[in-house]
Amino acid sequence: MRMDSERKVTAADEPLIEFRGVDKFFDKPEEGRYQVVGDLNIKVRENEFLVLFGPGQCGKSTILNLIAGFEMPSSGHVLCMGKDITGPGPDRGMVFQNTALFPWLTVMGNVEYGPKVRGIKKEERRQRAQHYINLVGLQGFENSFPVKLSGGMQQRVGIARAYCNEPLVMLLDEPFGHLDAQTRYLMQDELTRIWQAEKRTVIFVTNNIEEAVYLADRILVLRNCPTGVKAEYEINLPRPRNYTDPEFLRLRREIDSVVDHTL
Ligand SMILES: Nc1ncnc2c1ncn2[C@@H]1O[C@H](COP(=O)(O)OP(=O)(O)OP(=O)(O)O)[C@@H](O)[C@H]1O
Repeated sequence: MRMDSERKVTAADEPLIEFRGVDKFFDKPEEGRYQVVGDLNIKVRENEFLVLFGPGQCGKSTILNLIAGFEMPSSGHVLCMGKDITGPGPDRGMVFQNTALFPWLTVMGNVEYGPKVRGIKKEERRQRAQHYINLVGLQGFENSFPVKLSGGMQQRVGIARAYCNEPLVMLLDEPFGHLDAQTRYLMQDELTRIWQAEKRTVIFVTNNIEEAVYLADRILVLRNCPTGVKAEYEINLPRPRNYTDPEFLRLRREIDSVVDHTL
């Protein structure tokens, strides 16, 4: 079982995930062929916390879906450790806004689901699932069903479930978008704590600028459809971060000034 706090699977300058000249078109009934991603080039470093920030409908989820292997590029390459991504796999874990938990399974059942379908023996997968349930702070709720849990607790289950597959990269698609403001702040702190305790490569999508600056090692500001990288910011503020810190506010203003606010 691999539960080391910081793994390294790539060579020093090798990106874990790379987009090389990626275009993505969809066919829409009324608009016909429609370009969502245009000549996208991104390199994601192993164990970094990368935030994709951009206006609504700019193509953020499409980028995650290309990494997850739910969508294929129309042209160009999406690579994981130098190899083309050809479909979904347990090396890429997804956490959704609507949690997408299995309502008929308990917390333990949800978290151990991935290792179970991959045939990992009960004792080992239980031990692994318990580790991640503890990591996200849900010990004592192993036998609860999702419907009995608050929104924030359901997101903790989603994070533990993704971690339990021990993926190379965690893809989080506006995971806190449905939470009330207070729970959202709490979950931002919790995600930072979890990520610091067990470093993973995280690609986190949000359209909330404060959330982006609060969480990220690096922010890619995306432009409107067809999307591409408009600007890039390394966020070197120490953690835990403070929303009212002058440098935080300066970065927030600066990033806001480059965002496409119109569709
Ligand atoms: N499978 C699909 N078929 C056709 N069009 C699609 C498909 N997936 C996404 N789109 C379109 O691509 C565009 C970008 O959608 P996407 O969900 O990637 O944006 P987003 O930035 O994640 O949006 P939001 O911030 O609202 O979640 C939208 O116009 C959407 O309707």
